[in-house]
Amino acid sequence: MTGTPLLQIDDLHVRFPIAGGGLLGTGRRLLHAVNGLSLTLEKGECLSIVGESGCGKSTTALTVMGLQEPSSGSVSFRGAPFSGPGAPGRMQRAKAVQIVFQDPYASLNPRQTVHASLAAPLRLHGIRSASEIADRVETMLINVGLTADQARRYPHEFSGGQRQRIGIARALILEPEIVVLDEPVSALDVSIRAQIINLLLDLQEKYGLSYLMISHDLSVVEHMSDRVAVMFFGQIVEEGSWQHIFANPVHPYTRRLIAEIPDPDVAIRARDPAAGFTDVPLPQGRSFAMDGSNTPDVFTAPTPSELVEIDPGHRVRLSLRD
Ligand SMILES: Nc1ncnc2c1ncn2[C@@H]1O[C@H](COP(=O)(O)OP(=O)(O)OP(=O)(O)O)[C@@H](O)[C@H]1O
Repeated sequence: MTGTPLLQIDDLHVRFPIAGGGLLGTGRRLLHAVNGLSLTLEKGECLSIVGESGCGKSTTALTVMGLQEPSSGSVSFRGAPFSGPGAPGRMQRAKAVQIVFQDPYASLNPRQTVHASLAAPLRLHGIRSASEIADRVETMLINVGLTADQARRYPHEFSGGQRQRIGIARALILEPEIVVLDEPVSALDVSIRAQIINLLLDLQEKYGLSYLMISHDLSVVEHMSDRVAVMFFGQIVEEGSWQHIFANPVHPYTRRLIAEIPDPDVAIRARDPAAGFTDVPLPQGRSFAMDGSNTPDVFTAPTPSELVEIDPGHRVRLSLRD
């Protein structure tokens, strides 16, 4: 890919101070939630970050949203850094990037009608005309498969799938270029997940959206993504087109994730002995040490290693722990 990417994450580090580790609990330790992550997102594509709970996906998403300050590294939109001198303000950023949360009920104000939820960001961005606001809210509701008269209702009057449609409408009302999808269907009944996935795909095409999806559900990722980045303890260990990742996973951790997908076709490919599948133990909880010592109170940086391009666009971190 040539030219400036729409979104560029460059050598991002996010560290959190955690409770003391000394005998009296007084020592200061840092948890490296994101540890040197670099990624690009191009116009119109869906890039999924996959990995298990605690690997740093949400922290990455929050940093992209500007809700978490990086310890170092940068996030740039069309080549302009999102933080530092001359960075776009919160309002400009909101036009560039929006987020759809996992749990639509938790992310909607139960005391606000759908109209009020969708109108608030428009007003914040200077749209004063009540008729323009009503038109835009109505159009957006119809675009997400709801009806105009549902604008008067409250979140509790909707099903889970409908609430997620409202969450999507709210994310799109300012016409952002990038939408972060934070586990967009995992809180929904299995029976309606496909509807929401199809809606997201339709909207992506209609508005030329770029999606940065974070998910641990590889079957959803396989349906939606152009590219996939596999995250393990704050780092990308493998990155490539979905075909690369699903048909030819190379890093043992990627193979392990894919082998666990319930879809037998995908799992069989990853488990094919001819492909040299190695059984890598999964980390035990969040206190797993990245230096391999696996003592609960050690949080050290992994052994330096590099992402090596093994095929065009297919990069693999050759060694994380040895
Ligand atoms: N504000 C915080 N303070 C301290 N530690 C944090 C904070 N936010 C996240 N962490 C820790 O950083 C690590 C990465 O968390 P993060 O939520 O980004 O992972 P995740 O892959 O999104 O997991 P999940 O899918 O469970 O949300 C975890 O060990 C988590 O406990």
